[in-house]
Amino acid sequence: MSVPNVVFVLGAPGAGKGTQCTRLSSKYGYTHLSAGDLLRAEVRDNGTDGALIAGIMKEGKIVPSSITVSLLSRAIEKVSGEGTSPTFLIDGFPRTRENWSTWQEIIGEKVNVRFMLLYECEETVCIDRVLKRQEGRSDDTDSIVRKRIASHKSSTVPIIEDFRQMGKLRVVPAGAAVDKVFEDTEKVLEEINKV
Ligand SMILES: Nc1ncnc2c1ncn2[C@@H]1O[C@H](COP(=O)(O)OP(=O)(O)O)[C@@H](O)[C@H]1O
Ligand SMILES: O=c1ccn([C@@H]2O[C@H](COP(=O)(O)OP(=O)(O)O)[C@@H](O)[C@H]2O)c(=O)[nH]1
Repeated sequence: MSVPNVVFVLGAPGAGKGTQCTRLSSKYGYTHLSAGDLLRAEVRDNGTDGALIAGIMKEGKIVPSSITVSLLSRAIEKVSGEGTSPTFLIDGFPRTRENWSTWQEIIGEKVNVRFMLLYECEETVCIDRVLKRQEGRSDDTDSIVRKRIASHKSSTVPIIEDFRQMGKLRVVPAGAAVDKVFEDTEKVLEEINKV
């Protein structure tokens, strides 16, 4: 089987990553893996690092790369073994330069990272969306969302800029209605189906 394609999907909390990935996976059969969901599942299932992860998420900080990358690696291997679609949308990762270097060490050439898709959205819009989101997430509070936005700026923007420098960043404006953002995303993802 060919090496799976990977698209990293980034954007500030509330930019609409999960919403768009869900729609893309149902229309195109891509496999959506949310790093945040994998971490929350570890907490819920009382995994080895569950307590550590919960404490970090409560502070809006970033979980150590070794934990996140091994969860992603396991999820990719599991899905690949099922013979499912070889295109993965990895939502909410890499959030730091260190996340990316750990990914390269552990997963590296097993997959083909095509590009990073960035949902760009004004901070006030993102905060408003997170606070109205009804998913029962304990980190969707005013004070924690501000910490998450701060982590995004200090830790995630540098790795986004690295992808821009590598010519591997595709930007979609995310302030518009869901359908419009989806159409713009589809245009970007056409690239995946070529070559
Ligand atoms: N383009 C949009 N316009 C308005 N609301 C949106 C849009 N995209 C997502 N939302 C809503 O905003 C909230 C955050 O979206 P979500 O996809 O969970 O963001 P993220 O995964 O980036 O944190 C959700 O309640 C979602 O329904
Ligand atoms: O690669 C990742 C992805 C998520 N998180 C943690 O999980 C939280 C929620 O991330 P998610 O992508 O689910 O939600 P978002 O903040 O984008 O709404 C973040 O604030 C981080 O604490 C992390 O540490 N590493």
